[in-house]
Amino acid sequence: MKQTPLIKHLRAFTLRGGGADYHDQADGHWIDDHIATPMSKYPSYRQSRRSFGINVLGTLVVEVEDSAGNVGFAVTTGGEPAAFIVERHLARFVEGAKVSDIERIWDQMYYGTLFYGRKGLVLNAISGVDLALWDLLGKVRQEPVYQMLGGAVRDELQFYATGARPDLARDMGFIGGKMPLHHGPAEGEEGLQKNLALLAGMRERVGPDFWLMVDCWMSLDLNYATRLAQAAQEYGLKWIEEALPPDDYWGYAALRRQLPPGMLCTTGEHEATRWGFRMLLEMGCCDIIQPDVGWCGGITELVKISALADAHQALVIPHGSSVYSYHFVATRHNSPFAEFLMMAPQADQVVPMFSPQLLHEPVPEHGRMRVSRLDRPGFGVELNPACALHRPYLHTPGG
Ligand SMILES: C[C@H](O)[C@H](O)CC(=O)C(=O)O
Ligand SMILES: [Mg+2]
Repeated sequence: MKQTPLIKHLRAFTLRGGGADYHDQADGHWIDDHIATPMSKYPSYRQSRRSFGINVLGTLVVEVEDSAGNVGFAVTTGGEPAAFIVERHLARFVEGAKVSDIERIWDQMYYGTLFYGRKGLVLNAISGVDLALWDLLGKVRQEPVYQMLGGAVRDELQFYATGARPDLARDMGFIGGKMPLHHGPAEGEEGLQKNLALLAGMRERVGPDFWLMVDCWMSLDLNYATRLAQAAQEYGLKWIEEALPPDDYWGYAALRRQLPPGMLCTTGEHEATRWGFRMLLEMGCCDIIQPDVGWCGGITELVKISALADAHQALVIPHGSSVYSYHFVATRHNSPFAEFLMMAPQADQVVPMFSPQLLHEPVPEHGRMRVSRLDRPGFGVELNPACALHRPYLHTPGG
């Protein structure tokens, strides 16, 4: 049997300007235009999410190199603090291991950081390393990640679009459109009526049959979310997303019970690991879970989360995350469609989700993508050499 190479180096870099940290955009982008957040109760943080620091981290780039000179990489959110965790802590579990030792490395990264980790930034860093390892293994074996996960269960992926213009998304061939909620509870009855008017106007523009969803980005309380959902039933809202803060499992369970018939409750993009998703699933918090593969623990963990969801009859529709999601979605019956985040500033054209950081990043055409577009080793993308990488922390290999 051919010998599996050993991992020689793990490196962590940071990058600014869009890409994996897709909130790190310039002025005038729809994604930063008065979107409701848990910080909207403070008037000075209401207009722009960048004002409270949504883009403070930037992108983390993780690179792994093996003894034969193969290099795998991945991008996620996490920037400089995640780079510190990767270089100064996680590297010890990776360097010297076999390229195929992904399960053991994951276990050591998770349990080795348990005293300060479990969720959030540490899981972003672990996810970045995990994705880079799958990319490296794919390059060593000359196989796409979706093949290493067991192969595709469908020939084509279909997408809904997230952005300010579901009406344009419909014209571009997407199966649905998810728009951001603009006004939170602190904007009172007037804000609620404005939210409903925006949904009514968009339903008018997209027609009766197109899926229309709203993303609340953790901004509501149970009472407001229930009132919004009940009033929005008239506009055929398919789902209400991330209505409450992620720790309010009890609120999600109550909200789901109070939703109008047929409307789905979705959440999970800020949840992590099989244990976090177990809470959502066992407490009956939602119909669809939306793990972000760059934040929930990587592909290794997403496969476990997905099996758990399957046993609870819940769909897994990963949050954003471009190719890292596509390779997973292709392989699972309980992931029948995928999200595409519209990163054009006016959400009026399809541009690669992690642009400008990746080369060869496939995008949907007419809301669809042949799985054969993923037929390149690993995740099938390369780092754009035009992006200026910064390596803030070095470690001694093996140290
Ligand atoms: C639009 C949302 O506020 C957020 O920026 C993206 C998101 O939550 C999603 O794509 O889902
Ligand atoms: Mg969301």
